[in-house]
Amino acid sequence: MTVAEAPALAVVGAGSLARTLLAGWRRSGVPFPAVTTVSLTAARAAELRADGVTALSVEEDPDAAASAAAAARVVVIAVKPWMVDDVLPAVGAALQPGTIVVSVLAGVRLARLRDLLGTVDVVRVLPNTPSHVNAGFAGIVAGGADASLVGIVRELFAELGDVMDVDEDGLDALTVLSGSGPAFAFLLAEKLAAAAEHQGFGPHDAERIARAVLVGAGALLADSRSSPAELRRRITSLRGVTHHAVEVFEDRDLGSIVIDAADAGLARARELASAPADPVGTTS
Ligand SMILES: NC(=O)C1=CN([C@@H]2O[C@H](COP(=O)(O)OP(=O)(O)OC[C@H]3O[C@@H](n4cnc5c(N)ncnc54)[C@H](O)[C@@H]3O)[C@@H](O)[C@H]2O)C=CC1
Ligand SMILES: O=C(O)[C@@H]1CCC=N1
Repeated sequence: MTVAEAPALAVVGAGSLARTLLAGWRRSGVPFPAVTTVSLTAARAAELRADGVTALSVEEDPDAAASAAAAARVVVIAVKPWMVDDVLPAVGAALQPGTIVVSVLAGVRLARLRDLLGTVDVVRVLPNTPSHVNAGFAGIVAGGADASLVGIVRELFAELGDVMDVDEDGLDALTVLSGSGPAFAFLLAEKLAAAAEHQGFGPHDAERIARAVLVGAGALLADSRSSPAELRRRITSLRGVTHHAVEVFEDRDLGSIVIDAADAGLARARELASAPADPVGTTS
């Protein structure tokens, strides 16, 4: 993306995902003319300033989100899904013509976003945390937003990894498949490390083994044209070690476990769409 094309950026809700996106864009050198973040607390804003962005906080300025939105051409909303009623109307009222809003919120549908913002120039994007190292995957729902503005958003997320156009049902599915998916891989790494400890390695070496396996398998998958099944077959000697180990996964039907997990995530994404409530009262 050239200097001329890069838009002034505002990110409202400077939590885990927002920081991931900013890190990925910084790594790929997107030359934003300005980046403004809005966090809830002054402490978080101070941390972000150390990263060289203009960091506002609601604690220091209750109108921070509106000020940031008014000065940007792309406004990324990255608060929790159940905060939209509090955050979006003020952002919408401040938008200038030619600005596009990007919601990365799980579940919350375009119709609701348009109502709260008062604009059709809003798209939904569902990124994931490997975007931090430009190895991300994002689904995008363009809806009825201006095509050239959508093009800018698509390019921005292409800087962070692969981008797939989907409809809203597809985006709900991607929320768990590619959004939560890295957590499944990290869970496997945790379990592999636990198995290594069980077999006698200390915690440090156990994590070293698990990390090397996941990173190595990912790198091989990235580099190879072979399917995951073929790459697995090449490790699985006839009546050998891998065969015996994989049989345990098959006997316990790992496939059904993963499908059940994906279905549970999808159900939660749909729940967030219809009744976005915070189930445990956490609004960090
Ligand atoms: N973490 C992930 O991997 C992914 C998250 N998402 C979506 O991204 C959104 C953010 O998720 P996380 O970053 O994980 O959550 P988070 O809790 O780390 O970040 C949300 C941030 O919003 C801030 N906030 C709350 N009210 C605010 C307000 N009025 N003004 C400004 N900031 C405010 C909070 O202080 C918090 O730092 C969620 O809607 C989630 O569905 C989507 C894809 C992946
Ligand atoms: O757990 C969540 O709700 C968000 C959406 C996908 C990944 N993190």
